[in-house]
Amino acid sequence: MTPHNEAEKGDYAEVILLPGDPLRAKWIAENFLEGPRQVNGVRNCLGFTGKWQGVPVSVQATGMGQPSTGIYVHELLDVYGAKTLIRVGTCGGLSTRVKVRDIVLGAAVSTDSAMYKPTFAPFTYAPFADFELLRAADEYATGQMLESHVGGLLSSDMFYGGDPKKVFETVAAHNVLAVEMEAYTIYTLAARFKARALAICTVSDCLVTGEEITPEDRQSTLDSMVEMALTVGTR
Ligand SMILES: O=P(O)(O)O[C@H]1O[C@H](CO)[C@@H](O)[C@H]1O
Ligand SMILES: O=c1cc[nH]c(=O)[nH]1
Repeated sequence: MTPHNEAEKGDYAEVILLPGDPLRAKWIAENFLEGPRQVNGVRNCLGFTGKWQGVPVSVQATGMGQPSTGIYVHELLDVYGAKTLIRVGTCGGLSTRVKVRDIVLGAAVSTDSAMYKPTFAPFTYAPFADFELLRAADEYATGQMLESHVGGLLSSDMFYGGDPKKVFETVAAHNVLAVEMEAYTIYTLAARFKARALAICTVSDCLVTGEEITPEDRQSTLDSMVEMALTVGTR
């Protein structure tokens, strides 16, 4: 047990999917896992463990943003023995070549957060995805004919922060394809604990064109992302 997690040691699988939204964690557990059981309900930041194609898999919500994510992910790695972490999130597209419903595989992550600045000072740390997971996800996307892009993500602390076209202009001009709020911390902590991590994010809205995903599309597109995460995480 931890201050934020009521699970006992052994309650989590080594492979853990990480959505921000607790209800997405529940939806994944109920719709994709065999025999899911809830292992965490503290603060309603839900966690579940079950099996996917016979392999134990957990799903744990992180909440929104890096401070919240840092708490759950640190404890999963330090206390519960997580070895493979796959974020299954939504993101905002920063490039016209990234359309809503597409998937972005975060090869590396930039941030505006100061959370890890003291840790790495005087350097700026550039966290990156586990290469085997990234390659497997890219191959899976090709095999399934999914619209998917490998590139940079931005983990921003700011959801509301002015005109996105202006705010994100410079990072977008440096191959950052999409903005979300958690991947930087997940990759950094995975590196610290010698675990594997990948962020798979579905583009829910395009910050350049203003296009947004429809509720009908949301379901089928999130399905593809979750199946990709389960396939690459368990092989
Ligand atoms: O869909 P999730 O995984 O929550 O991810 C995105 O959505 C939230 C913002 O609406 C942030 O957590 C952001 O990273
Ligand atoms: O625009 C968006 C969409 C999803 N998540 C974000 O952080 N920003």
